[in-house]
Amino acid sequence: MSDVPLIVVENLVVDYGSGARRHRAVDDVSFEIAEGETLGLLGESGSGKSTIGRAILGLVPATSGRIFFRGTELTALSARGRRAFGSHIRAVFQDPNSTLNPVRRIGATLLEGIPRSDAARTGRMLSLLSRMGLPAGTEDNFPAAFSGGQRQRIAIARAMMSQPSLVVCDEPVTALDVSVQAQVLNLLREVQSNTGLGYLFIGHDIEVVRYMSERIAVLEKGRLVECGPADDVVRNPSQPYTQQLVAAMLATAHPGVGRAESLSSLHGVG
Ligand SMILES: Nc1ncnc2c1ncn2[C@@H]1O[C@H](COP(=O)(O)OP(=O)(O)OP(=O)(O)O)[C@@H](O)[C@H]1O
Repeated sequence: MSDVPLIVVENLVVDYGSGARRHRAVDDVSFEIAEGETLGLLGESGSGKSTIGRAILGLVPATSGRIFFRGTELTALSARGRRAFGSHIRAVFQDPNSTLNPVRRIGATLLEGIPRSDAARTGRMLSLLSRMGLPAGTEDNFPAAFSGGQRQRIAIARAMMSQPSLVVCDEPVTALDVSVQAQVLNLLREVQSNTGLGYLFIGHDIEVVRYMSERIAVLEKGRLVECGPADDVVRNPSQPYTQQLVAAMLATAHPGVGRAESLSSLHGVG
């Protein structure tokens, strides 16, 4: 395996607005993600997690700092040059409806942007839908025919269609019933073990982020205050802010017995 990291984020700063209305959402953040690794991003609401994900996806510009994908500086590319990397870096967002067009059949949505010259695309689509546990014929239906959990699995299949190397998962199970959260998380893990892709896994639920991540980075008001192996960050946080955050998150981490039980039974989290 190459020594070049999959993603390097170097001194990233992202401001929204300008002049007196300027607001610094991400302040001098640096981290790396290795090939096949999952880095979890934890932090309170408004700490800048989604903005980091959006900067990696090229959806918001970096005010300063650099982002590299396998050694290529994405932040130095034109919009056109950047688009060429779009198939390598994909996203799964909290709300699958943001990526599924309600008046488009699932099959057409999944094939969108995949070149016709890719002879395997239809086979890949059918195999992904089946791997996501969706019924035969899903591709001929519209999003309204499916439950929230099924729609999120379709959104994951869509993200995987271009065989990306990195997927930014921004709160991918937050909107789902606790009973289907573990199923969706396990599908994400299964795809990773089959393909070797890396994840930036954004979340505010500490159990979910720990379940998914090898390392966890903690953000406080746009600044990265701690980054280390997931169990160390959760069990022995070295920074006072992380200690407080983890204690507060653990105190509210069991919203539903079903989800907590299913996560721990699947992975031995305890
Ligand atoms: N489009 C925008 N314009 C202006 N400010 C924004 C915009 N998007 C986010 N912000 C602000 O930037 C800061 C970081 O927001 P961001 O959504 O990245 O945080 P987050 O940690 O992902 O929060 P949450 O967990 O609530 O999604 C917040 O103060 C937010 O209000």
